[in-house]
Amino acid sequence: MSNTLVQSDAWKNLQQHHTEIKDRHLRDLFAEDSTRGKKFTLEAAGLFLDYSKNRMTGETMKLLVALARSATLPDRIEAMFSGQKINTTEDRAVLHTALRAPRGAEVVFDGKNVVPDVHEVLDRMASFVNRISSGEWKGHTGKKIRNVVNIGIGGSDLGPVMAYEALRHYSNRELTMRFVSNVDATDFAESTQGLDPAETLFIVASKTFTTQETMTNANTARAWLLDGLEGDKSAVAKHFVALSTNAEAVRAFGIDTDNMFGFWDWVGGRYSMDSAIGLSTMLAIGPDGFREMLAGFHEMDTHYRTAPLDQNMPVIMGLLGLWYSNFFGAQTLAVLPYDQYLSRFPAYLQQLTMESNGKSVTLEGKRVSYDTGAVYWGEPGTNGQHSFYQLIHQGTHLIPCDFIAFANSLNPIGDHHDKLMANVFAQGEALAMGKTADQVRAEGTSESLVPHRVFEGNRPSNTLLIDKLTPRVLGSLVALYEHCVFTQGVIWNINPFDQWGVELGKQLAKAIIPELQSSDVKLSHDSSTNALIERYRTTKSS
Ligand SMILES: O=P(O)(O)OC[C@H]1O[C@H](O)[C@H](O)[C@@H](O)[C@@H]1O
Repeated sequence: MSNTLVQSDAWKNLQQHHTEIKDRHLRDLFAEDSTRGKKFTLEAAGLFLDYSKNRMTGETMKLLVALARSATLPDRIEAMFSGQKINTTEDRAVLHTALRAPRGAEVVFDGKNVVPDVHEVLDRMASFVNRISSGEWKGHTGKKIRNVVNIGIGGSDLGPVMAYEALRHYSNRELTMRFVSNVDATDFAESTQGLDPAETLFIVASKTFTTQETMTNANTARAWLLDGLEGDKSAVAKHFVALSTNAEAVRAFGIDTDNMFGFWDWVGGRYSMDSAIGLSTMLAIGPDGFREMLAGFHEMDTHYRTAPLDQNMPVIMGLLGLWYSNFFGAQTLAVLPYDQYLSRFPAYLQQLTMESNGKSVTLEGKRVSYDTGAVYWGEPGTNGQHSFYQLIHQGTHLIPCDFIAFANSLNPIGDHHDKLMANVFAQGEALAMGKTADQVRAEGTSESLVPHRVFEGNRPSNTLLIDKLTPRVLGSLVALYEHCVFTQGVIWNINPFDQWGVELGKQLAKAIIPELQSSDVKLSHDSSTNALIERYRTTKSS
């Protein structure tokens, strides 16, 4: 068991401080300091953060920053940016920040500047995108490509889908974009419904090019294409491209490596939407839009690397998240974007945060004696308000919230946006301030209903208030959360860059497939699993 963190002075100071602050109400903290709403704010890389509605004071922030310092966060940040092999369990560097380094920058890994390679791939992607959108690249029968289907899962799906949805306003509406991820054939069947194979391009996105779901869907796509094009195998070259680090497997699948866009093992799957994995994003918003997005990422990277810890947005948000997880016992964090375009942002963040910080051993392999990554979840506002906000306002769990809102709508129609924004401001206020029994009584509520209508308040939130959703802002926003995750991972002394926890299920599924396909195979699982498999065998129709 590793107790190093909880035995540190910085941690003990926070524990002591927590006993002093835990019963203080945000109502009082705001009443005591009229400048609070301006004091605890920060601007970086096009984002404005108001973190004043958190259960903390200036002293809390000092102690949290001291904790970050005692975990040598600045050194760890530098180790990441400079390409040290900080992903120790996989013996890899972690250089997603190099993917958005400007042309001409230098990021040396293994004695080689990787930035020219990054830009070489970006340039090839741009030229491919231009050929598709101009119609120069034609399908096998000479038709223009009008449909793009991205086949990938996890990091090879969630980032591309999220970015496509987020940047739809800027996208080429002549291209129909679909995304297939699930091994459930329904996903493939519904996503290709109504598409003409002669006008369809499949992007097979897989870092490893071995993932069961993606390879199954890619094979089905190939069969679907050939079926629609009279079985002519030479059609594959015009209708399939691959995004991968594994050239050999791409070739073995039958995709010419000329039609492959590569990246490197120093890019984790959940950190790859700005690599070649972003080809669908680039097809949608064009090469200039994609470069703008990369510039936003880079601006946040620079902020994270250079700003003092107490003025550093990802550090502040990471520390506040940790404050609730480790000192208030909060188990989840809700991400609530007040923008329909960000509808998939919470799902994207789930992989980023939970696959990264869902660990229970330290870098040295010892069981941690404290909680690590929180459960991230959320839905776009205002939909969530009519669903689960009840629990956030009046339930027994403390759920810190991140509100994400934009001052300008990309679809300014009537007074929709003022109404949307009124709601996000109202929610933050209601959560923090609540409504006392006296206030409820003053409204003439009968005494028996008073307890039901009281809002305790003192429920914390951050508000990111941003000018307008653009490709650049999306880049900054994603980088903000990436670095927030890293900040927490460093303090918890875990490895945010491996994902061994997904392996066991994969391994067992592989062994079960033949057991489902032949009743002759003897079952040797636990009695529940055996019985379920037997029932499946007898119930399935073929
Ligand atoms: O891109 P791929 O190699 O196909 O991997 C897709 C996904 O599957 C794995 O199981 C990992 O848990 C994810 O981190 C990864 O993003």
